[in-house]
Amino acid sequence: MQTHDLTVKYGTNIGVQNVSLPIYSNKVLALIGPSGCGKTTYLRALNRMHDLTRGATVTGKVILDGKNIYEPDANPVIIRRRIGMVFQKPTPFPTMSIYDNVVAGLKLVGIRKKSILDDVCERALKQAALFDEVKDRLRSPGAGLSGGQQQRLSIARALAVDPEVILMDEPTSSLDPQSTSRIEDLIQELKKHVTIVIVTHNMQQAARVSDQTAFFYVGNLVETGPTNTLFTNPKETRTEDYITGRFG
Ligand SMILES: Nc1ncnc2c1ncn2[C@@H]1O[C@H](COP(=O)(O)OP(=O)(O)OP(=O)(O)O)[C@@H](O)[C@H]1O
Repeated sequence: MQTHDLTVKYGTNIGVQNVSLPIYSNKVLALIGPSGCGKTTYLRALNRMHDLTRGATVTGKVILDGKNIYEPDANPVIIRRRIGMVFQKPTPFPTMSIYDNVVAGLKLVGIRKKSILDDVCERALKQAALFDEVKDRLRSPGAGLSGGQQQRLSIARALAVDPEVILMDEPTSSLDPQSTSRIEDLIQELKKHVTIVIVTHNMQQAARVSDQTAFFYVGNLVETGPTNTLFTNPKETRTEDYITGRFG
């Protein structure tokens, strides 16, 4: 995946501008930077979530497998299956069972065969490292799980439709340290199968989980590179000032 000159505006206000960034397959890319710098705005542009934001306009390209996802003939529903999203707060449908939460995306596209849904549910829950904890209560409501389990359920739901990329917007910000650590371990496991882009406020987390890091500042991509290099030998003064805690 790759973005070229990606600009997102809210009315006349710029969210991010002219961001050209490679997103390598089966790697984790962390987006870091101070509050309001455009991390979430950039992330949401990667699967056309701004289509749903009033007043937002996107220009530039997001190339997935050689095709721009903003081409007029591209189908946003299919794009969001290929590029899934996990939000800051766990988002299970509260009255739905754990099972129905996982297979919701499949049912939406008309898959009803029980044997298929059963298989996908088990596979996705296993991939999200949740299966053993919930296998005896798949018919109980998703809302009955702990916060950390709910976030893994949200990840299982994203995985059920077999995406190529998963976008994660501060996926551990509402979780305790132990649940955070489980999600971080899970990210390492998941990148064998999917590409991950994660927004995080936590620089230690970026250093722990990501292969590549991109540093944003007031709507601009300042610097990107291998995480180790960016944290130990940044090219730009603003990057160095941010990662050493001088601002932000
Ligand atoms: N729906 C919206 N309408 C108008 N302006 C918005 C909207 N969403 C974001 N913005 C503006 O776009 C800019 C970038 O915001 P964004 O949320 O992407 O930053 P961020 O780096 O993710 O911040 P944070 O770390 O606080 O979540 C900010 O100036 C913000 O006020």
